[in-house]
Amino acid sequence: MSAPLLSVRSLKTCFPTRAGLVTAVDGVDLDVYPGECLGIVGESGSGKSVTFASVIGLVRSPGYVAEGSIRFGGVDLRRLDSNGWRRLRGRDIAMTMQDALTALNPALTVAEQIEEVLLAHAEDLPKRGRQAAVRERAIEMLRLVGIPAPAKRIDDYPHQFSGGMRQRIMIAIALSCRPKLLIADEPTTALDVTIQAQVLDLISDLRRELGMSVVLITHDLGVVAEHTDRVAVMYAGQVVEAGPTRELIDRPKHPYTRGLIGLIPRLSDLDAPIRPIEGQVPELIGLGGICRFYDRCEFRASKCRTDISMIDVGPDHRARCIRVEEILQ
Ligand SMILES: Nc1ncnc2c1ncn2[C@@H]1O[C@H](COP(=O)(O)OP(=O)(O)OP(=O)(O)O)[C@@H](O)[C@H]1O
Repeated sequence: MSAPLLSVRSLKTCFPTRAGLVTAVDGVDLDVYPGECLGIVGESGSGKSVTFASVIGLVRSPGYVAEGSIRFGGVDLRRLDSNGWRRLRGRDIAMTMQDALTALNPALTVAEQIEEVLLAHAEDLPKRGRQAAVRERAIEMLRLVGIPAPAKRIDDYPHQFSGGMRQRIMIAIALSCRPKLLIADEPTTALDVTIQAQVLDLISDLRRELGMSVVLITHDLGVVAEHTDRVAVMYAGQVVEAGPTRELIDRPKHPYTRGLIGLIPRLSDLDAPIRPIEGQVPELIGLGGICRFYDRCEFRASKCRTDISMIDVGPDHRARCIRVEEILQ
């Protein structure tokens, strides 16, 4: 395998709160390779968004990255100053947010929003005729993401588009500088099922066309199964299982992943009841000394009352469970 484009090691991100120090991300290791799609899956509150806010230097204050290394194309992102971030964000790494309506600026037209990104990284465009070239490229981006009549619609405001179209516009903005890595945070949660499939197919097509890497953050393992090459399952601020998507779905090792897979509706058996995993993600304060899934795990045993590390469970496949061998028998 080639060298990873993004490499995260031992990442720890905290938020001081009145109730105590919340460790939202605790010892996360991740690699994203050139051209691949990595899925990040887990319930709400498992730390998916905070992990990638940490990667792109956008953890909301008073939150902070406490430990770990984040390397992108050989650059140590934790050492970047604000100029470095400005150059990197948008041009090399772009992120789309969960809710397109709040992420887009309601007071600016779509043209103004795409052009703003293009102009911020316009070194490769000639000074003469730059404005026209930027507009041309903005229209081309809207066409690429499937907005009908882009030359006409580009001067409309976000609220004049449907939810699915707004997601496409956000993707167009994110991709307008041809980033090497697109981080798509729940790109389809607010959309109905048909539009969901269209937006996900669009991201997959553009990944192939532009040769970029994609991180697809979702709570839906069905989406992961269909659109990713590898997957990391997160639980309570940690990665609990990671591996090639097919292998992980066919042979899930961690009890949490097995529970999540039980939540994918089987196409052949749509009437079968979905059995949710009982219990809730623990509060992320003062955890340690016990497996984080302990309270919800049907396989818990006294030896699980300790900090658990990731162990090798198959080819390129790791899980954070010391009972794997016994459970699978
Ligand atoms: N500003 C904050 N202050 C305190 N705690 C926070 C803050 N932001 C996030 N957290 C903590 O981090 C945890 C993880 O949040 P995160 O948004 O990364 O989860 P997620 O897996 O992306 O969930 P979702 O699918 O709902 O977006 C939250 O449950 C919360 O405990």
